[in-house]
Amino acid sequence: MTAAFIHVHDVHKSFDGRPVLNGMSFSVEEGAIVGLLGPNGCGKTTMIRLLNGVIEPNGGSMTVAGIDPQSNGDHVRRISGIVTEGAGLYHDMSAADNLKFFAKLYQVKDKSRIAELLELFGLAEHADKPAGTFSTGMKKRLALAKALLHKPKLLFLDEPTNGLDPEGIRLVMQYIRKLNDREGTTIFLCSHVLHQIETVCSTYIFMDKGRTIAAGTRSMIENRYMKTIELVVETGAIPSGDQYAGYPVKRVSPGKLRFTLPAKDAISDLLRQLLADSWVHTSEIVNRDLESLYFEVRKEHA
Ligand SMILES: Nc1ncnc2c1ncn2[C@@H]1O[C@H](COP(=O)(O)OP(=O)(O)OP(=O)(O)O)[C@@H](O)[C@H]1O
Repeated sequence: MTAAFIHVHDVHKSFDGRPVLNGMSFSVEEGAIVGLLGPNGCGKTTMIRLLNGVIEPNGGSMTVAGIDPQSNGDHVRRISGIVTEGAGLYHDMSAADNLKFFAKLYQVKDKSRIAELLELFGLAEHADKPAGTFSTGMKKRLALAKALLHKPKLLFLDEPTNGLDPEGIRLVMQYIRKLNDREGTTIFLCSHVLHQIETVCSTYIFMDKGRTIAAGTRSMIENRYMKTIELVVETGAIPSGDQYAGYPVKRVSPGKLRFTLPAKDAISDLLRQLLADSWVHTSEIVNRDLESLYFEVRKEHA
């Protein structure tokens, strides 16, 4: 079993006496892509800033790669990269000069790294233009390049696709996957765009009101929270009432029925009975997307 790479135990944080984190606890394994999910203002960015050692908790303990970010924030920042809304770029400086400045700060020795990242994020031909003249998407890509200069073991991404066009979103998502696959980089990301992050995350932390309400791999959370299977079947069968073969059913559109099943095991049984009565063209589970899971978790902790 892999040791926890990020460990957070009973962390509290208040701003001006107002509690924001109320005993947050979770752990993340090395090499995971973890999504931190929760409504606006629940404390996601605050959690990232605490892990990055730029603010201090009022209580609890944290380690990142065995390092305490509170007492050793510089060390955490040397092994991690961060992309936040503000991006932290110098707007008067060109893209290349921004990267040169941060490369020096991070003591990056590899001279080709800047050109490589400018190329990778489609900024090579804009290298000499001031970052302040860039579009939101270009700034975001430059911020990513900056965060990756020193090949961090851990990458914090706060809303990494905000303001990006569809091509930019695809580029960033592909890059996240590639970075994790090839370099084993642990990626800790916050996003509200659930259909985007479910294509990359292996584990999730659901939080609300400054606390973890659920955490684990996708299948662990599904097994715990998804009480029913919603199955839409394209079929010629016509139910006589609101039950078919003992399962609740609704007509979605002509030739499409939606069944509520107690478990996946019931699918074969249902399909056998439908096929005995009529034809079946397709069947699809429609409540296993991250958005459905998100609302199930939140419903149970409301
Ligand atoms: N420096 C600060 N001073 C005072 N209050 C703060 C500070 N930073 C964050 N807060 C407050 O803490 C709460 C949590 O903010 P945070 O940015 O962590 O939430 P979030 O979950 O990231 O929200 P969002 O989804 O909108 O990005 C908010 O009410 C915010 O106003």
